[in-house]
Amino acid sequence: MKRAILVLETGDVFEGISIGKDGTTVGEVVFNTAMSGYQEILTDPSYKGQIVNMTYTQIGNYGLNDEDNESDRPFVEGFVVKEASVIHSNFRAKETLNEYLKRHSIVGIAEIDTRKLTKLLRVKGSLRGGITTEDNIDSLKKAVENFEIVNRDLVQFVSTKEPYEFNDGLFRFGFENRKIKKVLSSKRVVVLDFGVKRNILRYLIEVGFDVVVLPAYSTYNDVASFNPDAVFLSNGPGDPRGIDSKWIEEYRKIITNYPSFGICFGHQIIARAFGVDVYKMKFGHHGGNHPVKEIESDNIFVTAQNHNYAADEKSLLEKGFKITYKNLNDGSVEGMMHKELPVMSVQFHPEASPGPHDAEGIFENFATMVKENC
Ligand SMILES: NC(=O)CC[C@H](N)C(=O)O
Repeated sequence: MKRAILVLETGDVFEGISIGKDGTTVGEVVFNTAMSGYQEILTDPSYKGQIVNMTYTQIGNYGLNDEDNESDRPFVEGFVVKEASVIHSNFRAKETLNEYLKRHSIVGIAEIDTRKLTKLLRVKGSLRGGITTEDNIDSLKKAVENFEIVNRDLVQFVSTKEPYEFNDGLFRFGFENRKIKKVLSSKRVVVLDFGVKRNILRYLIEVGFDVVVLPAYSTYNDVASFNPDAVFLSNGPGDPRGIDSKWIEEYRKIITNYPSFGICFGHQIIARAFGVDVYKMKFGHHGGNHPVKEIESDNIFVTAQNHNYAADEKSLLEKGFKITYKNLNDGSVEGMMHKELPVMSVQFHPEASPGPHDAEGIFENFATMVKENC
């Protein structure tokens, strides 16, 4: 077993064993509390730039398969677990966690006190950090110091280069009776791909959209040339404040001309497009157990989440939005809707993957909003 170390910008050092590729990696260290769904987490493009520390103590016990990918490959910058299961048992499994990480050149560390690391991140907030299998701890510390995620545009590394159509519905194994309402037919949604997760696209198909995915850096004219009935702004990595204001201006034009829906990064981009302040949270929300209240109905949804930034409540009220969802743990804004325009967004992930399906009806809400507005 090869030794690996994790170093934080605070100087804290954790010694464990290497999983995945030998070598060095740096990123922003965040913790995720989901008890399953590590494959969806690894392949969520929103994790570009981040090293993910899983709080659940055994990861890898059902292996990795061909169906549960949220994108073409893992995007995490590094992976931290307590125990990386050496065996797996699942009829769909194709490989072990270690084999998968190696095949995709992801550097990881196991057998560290992930609980201690999580407590540290809760007290100090998300921290920059690095993992290495080399002996040179000083050069790792330097690399960690030089790493920056704030105000950086990471979308450029994950967005599609070319437009494409998406046609798959939800994967229904175990959910054969699941009913998603097909609200629409023959309506086209253009997706601005900031790092989109596939399950979002699958839900858009289920509620009746034809789905066309465009690169993040698309102008109003690019979008208009596809003649859409609606626009969707996807999840994505990094700091939404890092996106150049010339693009924000284009998005503003797009959003004010088409019924629009944003999830997570997309929600933050809608906020920015209307001049709403976006701020960095202390350690964010990453997991599958975040309670959110729907203001209108008083219903509570347990939701999947993965974000470090949030829209400012006071600012969004001033810019013509109302709050539609709130986080019950910390009171942060979890969703908003424009008071005059058909523009809605949520900070959490109604598509789950991984996580509970409580909020999947929000895709139907979007489709209904589109139906009423075109
Ligand atoms: N999942 C996402 O879209 C994340 C959005 C943004 N990168 C954040 O961390 O807040």
